[in-house]
Amino acid sequence: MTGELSPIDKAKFVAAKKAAEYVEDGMRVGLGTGSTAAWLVRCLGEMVRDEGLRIKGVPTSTRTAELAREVGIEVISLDSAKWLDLTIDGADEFDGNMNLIKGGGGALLQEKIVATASDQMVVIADIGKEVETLGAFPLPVEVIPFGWQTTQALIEETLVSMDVLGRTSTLRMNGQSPFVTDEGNHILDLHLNRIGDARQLSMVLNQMPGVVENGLFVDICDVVVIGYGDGRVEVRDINAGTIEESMLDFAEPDNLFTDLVD
Ligand SMILES: O=C(CO)[C@H](O)[C@H](O)COP(=O)(O)O
Repeated sequence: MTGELSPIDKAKFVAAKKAAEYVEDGMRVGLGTGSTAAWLVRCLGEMVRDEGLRIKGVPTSTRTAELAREVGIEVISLDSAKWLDLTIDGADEFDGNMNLIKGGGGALLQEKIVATASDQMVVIADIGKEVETLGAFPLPVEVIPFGWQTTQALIEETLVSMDVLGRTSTLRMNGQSPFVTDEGNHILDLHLNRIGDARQLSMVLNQMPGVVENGLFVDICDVVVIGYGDGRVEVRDINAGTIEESMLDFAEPDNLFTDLVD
């Protein structure tokens, strides 16, 4: 990459760089998906290359697996890792309780399985992802292709009965065809505007036949590392109850695999 990073990329990069400090030698680390998580993978690749860091990475998508291998991280399956020390991933939204909407990149199923199988989940995000109430970002729901329209109708009826605001849903597309997840499923994006009770909605959605998983991450995230376009980072730790702010000494990541596409 040549030239300055845009403020948004800078925010993502500093969040990722700060979160990389959580990774210690010998750890088994869940590697998230998306543009912010890609910065993390590049930062870890740099640590492997330049500092001799030895980690085993469990990617949450085929995209992340490819990038991790390209930057020199040893990739293993979740089943061979069994349990992870840490997962670091991005988010589409996070609220004051560190509940999340994820799945904008379509990887929510593996992301939730991997994060739940970790001692700690650290979310990395630019400040634009913070919301007072979840729901402005359409909630991704992974559904089985068989009878997906019936599942969609069931979801919409249920939302009406729950009096959830905004009751439309759309099938995520990839050009002219439905988007297909790594597990061969489709994604319905629920346009809700505002999610009052994320825990309840998550449980109700997951009880429906045809629904595989939804993008609400409730009580899974432990730490949020928030990046700002000027290089500041804020670390919120829900268990320690602390908020720390620091200015990351931002160095243009010119040797950080930025030629590799996430
Ligand atoms: O949940 C995700 C992928 O399924 C991503 O973490 C989320 O969409 C954020 O992506 P980005 O860092 O590109 O904004």
